[in-house]
Amino acid sequence: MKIIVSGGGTGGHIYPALSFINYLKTVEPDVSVLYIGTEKGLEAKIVPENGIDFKTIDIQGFKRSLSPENVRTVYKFIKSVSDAKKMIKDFKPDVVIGTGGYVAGPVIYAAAKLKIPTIVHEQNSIPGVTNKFLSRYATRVALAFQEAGSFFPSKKTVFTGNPRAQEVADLTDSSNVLGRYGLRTDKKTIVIFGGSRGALKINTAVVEALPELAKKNYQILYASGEIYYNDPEFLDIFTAFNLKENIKIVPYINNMVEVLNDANLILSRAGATTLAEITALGLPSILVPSPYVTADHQTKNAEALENAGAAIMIKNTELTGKRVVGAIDSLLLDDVRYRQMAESALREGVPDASNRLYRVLKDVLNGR
Ligand SMILES: CC(=O)N[C@H]1[C@@H](OP(=O)(O)OP(=O)(O)OC[C@H]2O[C@@H](n3ccc(=O)[nH]c3=O)[C@H](O)[C@@H]2O)O[C@H](CO)[C@@H](O)[C@@H]1O
Repeated sequence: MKIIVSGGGTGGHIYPALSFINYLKTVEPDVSVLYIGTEKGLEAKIVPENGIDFKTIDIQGFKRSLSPENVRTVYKFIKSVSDAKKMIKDFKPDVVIGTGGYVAGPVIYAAAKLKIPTIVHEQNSIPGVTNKFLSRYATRVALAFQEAGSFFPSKKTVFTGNPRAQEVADLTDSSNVLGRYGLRTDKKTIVIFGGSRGALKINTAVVEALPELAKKNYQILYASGEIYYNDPEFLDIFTAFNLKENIKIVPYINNMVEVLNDANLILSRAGATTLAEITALGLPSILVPSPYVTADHQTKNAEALENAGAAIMIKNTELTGKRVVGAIDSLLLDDVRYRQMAESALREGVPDASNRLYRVLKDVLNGR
């Protein structure tokens, strides 16, 4: 089997693609994969690191306001459709899968025009512009939230969940990952991060909370995001607190699948892929939705978990160091509440998402 995968910009679009590729390699050992991304997206780093063939096209997102940049974007779209067509004709895939982010636009569009079956995977409860546009051309639209179905042609949608959920749920050995970070295995661990790129508001609040957190009987693994780690506002503070026994601060957590398997609680943004991971594991969470995303979709993502009793949501504007410490304590010091939240989280998870997406792929290949 030969497949082309395209998706990117942020980790939330890339990791589901990688998880599905890893899964495919186990069920279709002779599969060959080409990944198409952009040079600027996080995929240019992550995909080659995972040993997957990687090619780029040059494309940018449309500005929502009337802007002369959009003329350039139209030109780039036309050029990148033509580049993607060449790559597709050379590689001859059986199917092309898009996991969102604007890079997937020209690739799926080009494949559809060449009459190659296509699947679009939508991670969010409110779809991004690219996937909405592509749903007219795609053979199937795979959903991670049922709610997203209303934005797409109903005959094309199928609920699969997010493949990253299955990857974290299927892990059997986390290889003492906390020990490798210099943390202990016999203490409760809170993992803190602000999505795949970090979040200034979370960093500011956590920095305010660090003096209190350093006194606690639990431990913290905290990823600030690559762009914030060396910021003069933070670096000295991070260096000083890294000397504390129960605190470890890094720019980015590369082995999140293992880390989540050994975590007790998460504090993070409410990106869809993160939520798929923590629900697959039944991990309670404190969610601070980013207000800077299309149609405020992270708030909808977080509300879905909060309403299910699976998470505590804190509004971005209300996040302070005190709230961080208070929310962590309220869960870790109350066993009954913690267990109930863990059970509720697990009920929301889709730990067989890759199996489901694979069935969709087979159907599409068989013309069903
Ligand atoms: C600002 C923005 O546009 N955010 C969107 C983006 O988020 P973004 O890429 O930040 O968010 P997600 O939460 O969906 O995914 C983050 C991924 O990065 C991983 N991770 C994170 C930090 C780290 O140190 N190491 C690491 O591996 C997480 O485990 C997860 O797999 O795509 C998501 C779609 O899927 C959307 O729901 C988000 O709204």
